[in-house]
Amino acid sequence: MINKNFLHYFITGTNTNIGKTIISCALLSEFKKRGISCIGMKPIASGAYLNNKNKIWFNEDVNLLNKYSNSLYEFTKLINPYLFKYPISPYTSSNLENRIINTSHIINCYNYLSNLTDVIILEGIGGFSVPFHDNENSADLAEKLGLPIILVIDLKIGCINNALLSLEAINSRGLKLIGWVANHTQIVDTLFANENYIELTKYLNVTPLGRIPYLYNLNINLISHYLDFSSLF
Ligand SMILES: Nc1ncnc2c1ncn2[C@@H]1O[C@H](COP(=O)(O)OP(=O)(O)OP(=O)(O)O)[C@@H](O)[C@H]1O
Ligand SMILES: C[C@H](N)[C@H](N)CCCCCC(=O)O
Ligand SMILES: [Mg+2]
Repeated sequence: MINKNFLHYFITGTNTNIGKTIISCALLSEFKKRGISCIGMKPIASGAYLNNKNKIWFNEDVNLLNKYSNSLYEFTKLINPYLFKYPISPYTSSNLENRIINTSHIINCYNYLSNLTDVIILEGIGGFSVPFHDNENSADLAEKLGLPIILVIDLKIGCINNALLSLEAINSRGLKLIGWVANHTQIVDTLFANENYIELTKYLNVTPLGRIPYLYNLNINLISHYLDFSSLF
């Protein structure tokens, strides 16, 4: 396991599509504001779109992370070593392209980037444990990286089970959950969301970094307003 004592974090979530990228961007913009060099890394992204102007395939998460980093676009191949066309599981998307996700390659990219910046915010794919192929999954990658984990939770019904199973998996890998964020990705209010938040705070037993309401006009500055990252610095 790589031992990193500095400001590198692995952002995971209780599921896909629950706010990992926007929260990673808010974290990056906080570091940037403080004059600390930072890079957002998305080692595996599924869902690629062709830019009609430059004819380059891109992924929205990678572009957003780049936008809020001090990252240099020439490092995109290191920031995002694996980009797959279809917005589906990495197992199937890599199979469809006859490619194999190699976590050693990801670690090499991460190590290279570590020499260029103080901060790396590394966004996982989907939830904590997503297969890459028969021998490895995203939890294996997290374990190899050995970074402190931030868990994003969409505060909807069912999230308590998802969060506690994620915590169990994180702990079983010898990793440390150092913070979590409660998000609301749906317009409709979850019944007793406050109670869920309190229950999660109790059972996760780790600092909540904030609670983001559903935002009609979502922007990263606004998200930062609901987050307090001071425990991370
Ligand atoms: N609090 C919020 N209010 C409104 N929309 C939100 C909120 N949080 C997230 N979203 C929207 O939900 C979608 C998913 O967010 P995001 O892309 O950050 O999720 P993710 O966990 O990174 O997804 P993936 O697993 O695909 O990487 C985005 O369109 C985002 O703008
Ligand atoms: C397409 C999506 N937004 C992500 N890029 C991939 C999520 C993979 C989830 C796999 C799963 O747990 O079912
Ligand atoms: Mg994302």
